[in-house]
Amino acid sequence: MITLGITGGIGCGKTTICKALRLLDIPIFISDIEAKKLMTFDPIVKNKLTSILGIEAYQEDGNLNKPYISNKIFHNQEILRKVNKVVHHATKESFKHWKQLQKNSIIAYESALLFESGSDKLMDKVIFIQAPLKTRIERVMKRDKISKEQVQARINNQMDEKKKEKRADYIINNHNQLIIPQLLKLIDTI
Ligand SMILES: CC(C)(COP(=O)(O)OP(=O)(O)OC[C@H]1O[C@@H](n2cnc3c(N)ncnc32)[C@H](O)[C@@H]1O)[C@@H](O)C(=O)NCCC(=O)NCCS
Ligand SMILES: Nc1ncnc2c1ncn2[C@@H]1O[C@H](COP(=O)(O)OP(=O)(O)OP(=O)(O)O)[C@@H](O)[C@H]1O
Repeated sequence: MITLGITGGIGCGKTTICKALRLLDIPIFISDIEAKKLMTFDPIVKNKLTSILGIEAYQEDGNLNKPYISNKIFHNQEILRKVNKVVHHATKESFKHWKQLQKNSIIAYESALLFESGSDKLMDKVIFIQAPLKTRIERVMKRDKISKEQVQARINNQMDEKKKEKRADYIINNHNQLIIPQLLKLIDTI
């Protein structure tokens, strides 16, 4: 079994590429969805987060208070580091369990923070999704209805794009080339 790590900067098109991979019957673990599930429902993770972020991290109905958490973590490195430690560890453990249940010869793991979280060590090959910064910022502003400054605050907390690209095994262009032909070629190579 080959595990592909899918990563790239905010708004590069990871989710979009994963939709295409799914069409090609590749099972994908979306780390962000799993992280939110763990943050919302896992009592151990919830306890740890409440002690780091305060009870305001959760709404009255138990859902995550996303604006509050974003504001806390994207403006305080120490809090971000602590939250990352809890969430990334739990997410990686959950991935290992999910992987054991898979039967396909190729599986994938999508994460914006593949290198930052150390999850790249669990991958056989890493695919970097590439799109220019200006395009990515515009896409995220449109998708999430947030300001340029809010997108920039997230980018400021992520590893430099060029470093990620250098560490990747393959690059998918998601700004001026068709996705599916690139993915088919890549899978064929693998
Ligand atoms: C702050 C939260 C609540 C914002 O949720 P929301 O649904 O509004 O945004 P989303 O999760 O899609 O994040 C948008 C983008 O922000 C960036 N981002 C998210 N978390 C982080 C982080 N810990 N460090 C740097 N960038 C991050 C990523 O590029 C991500 O794709 C959420 O991102 C969160 O809980 N992050 C901390 C936990 C974490 O690291 N999750 C990432 C998955 S392993
Ligand atoms: N090739 C493309 N052409 C035009 N729009 C695109 C393309 N790829 C992605 N998009 C759009 O750009 C936005 C960001 O893409 P997507 O959500 O896939 O990125 P992401 O890398 O998963 O983002 P994040 O890091 O925030 O999780 C989405 O609204 C998506 O529909």
